[in-house]
Amino acid sequence: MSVFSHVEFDGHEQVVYGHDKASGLKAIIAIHNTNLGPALGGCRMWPYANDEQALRDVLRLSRGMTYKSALANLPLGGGKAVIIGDPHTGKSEALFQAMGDFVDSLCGRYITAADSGTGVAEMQIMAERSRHVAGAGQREAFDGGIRNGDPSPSTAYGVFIGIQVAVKHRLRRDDLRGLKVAIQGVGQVGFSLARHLKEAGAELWVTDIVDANVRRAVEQLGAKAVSQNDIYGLDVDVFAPCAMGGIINLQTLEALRAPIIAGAANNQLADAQLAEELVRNGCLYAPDYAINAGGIIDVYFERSGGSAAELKAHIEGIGNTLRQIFVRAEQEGRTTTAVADRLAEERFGAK
Ligand SMILES: NC(=O)C1=CN([C@@H]2O[C@H](COP(=O)(O)OP(=O)(O)OC[C@H]3O[C@@H](n4cnc5c(N)ncnc54)[C@H](O)[C@@H]3O)[C@@H](O)[C@H]2O)C=CC1
Ligand SMILES: O=C(O)CCC(=O)C(=O)O
Repeated sequence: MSVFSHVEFDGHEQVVYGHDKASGLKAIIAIHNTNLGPALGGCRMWPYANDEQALRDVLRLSRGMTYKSALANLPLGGGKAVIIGDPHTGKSEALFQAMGDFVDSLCGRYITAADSGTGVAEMQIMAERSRHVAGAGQREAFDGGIRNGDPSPSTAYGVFIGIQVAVKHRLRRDDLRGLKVAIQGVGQVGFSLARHLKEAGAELWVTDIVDANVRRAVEQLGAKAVSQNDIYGLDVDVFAPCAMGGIINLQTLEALRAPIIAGAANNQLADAQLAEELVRNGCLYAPDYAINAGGIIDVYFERSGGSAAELKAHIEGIGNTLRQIFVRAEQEGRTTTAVADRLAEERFGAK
């Protein structure tokens, strides 16, 4: 398995493999670009079928973080970590201690945080071994009070703001009452997004591979449960992918009917060219790395200081960025991803 000639390599600065025999840790940290600052990005735990899948995922995720932080106007570079393992059965204190040591070995060039399969509990273990861990402490909440360091409510709030902007742009509607939204994955971010949408009067359809997560959305928010396959073909206004990447592909494109795709999942397009297909289908796509920046903004504020009100305002800036992307894409006849890439590259100085 080659790294330098890997199709997703994209000039990464550093790719490091970590192994700890005692705990069974097998992990990869990828640092894409540090032009704007240290690489910051979450640590995903997933039962990858093989090392190649893990490498591909971490390279794509880490590149995405460079673009995300640049678009969100943060002085951060892009990086990400993956742990090869099942988050439901494979977690142990020793595993995350070893992961903390692995993160620490990079001396702050990479700062880690939560992602799919990890959360505050794992960040707390890693933070005992390294100071380059975010999301392990307590914070002032937007609506008063104290909350833990979980960035997913901020990610969900940013996606909610982004959906409002997309609805205004594509459907010319100012409010979300009666808006039909299909959410794929009602975990940390998806459930929190569902709550915002419900409060705004939207009607929800949800799916998840974990039945308990579906039940929670049905029981607490009155969402309608659908099967994993049926989520794509629903006659809804917005499809919100909040699970894993690569879910917009040639097969799902055939089924998708929503005029808007706007959700939290990283790397939603299996292939960059699919952005053109979405335009041909009349679908407005909110680039994932633009709309899901709430988490990285949250983590940045945790490390740099700043009030909950300032954090909220910065997250709301995602709305302006998306508006600019949508308008430019329409005026220039380009895809939203082409416009977003260009904007980000101007900021981080891609060659
Ligand atoms: N947590 C955060 O603050 C941020 C998360 N993201 C991205 O958003 C996505 C969701 O993140 P989290 O909510 O933190 O993860 P999570 O693991 O809490 O939630 C993901 C949910 O999707 C479900 N799922 C997985 N595969 C599925 C499938 N094929 N069909 C339906 N459901 C499926 C899982 O069972 C889980 O409930 C990930 O792609 C993550 O990288 C992006 C930015 C920040
Ligand atoms: O949400 C986080 O924990 C940090 C940011 C990140 O990893 C992401 O946006 O994918």
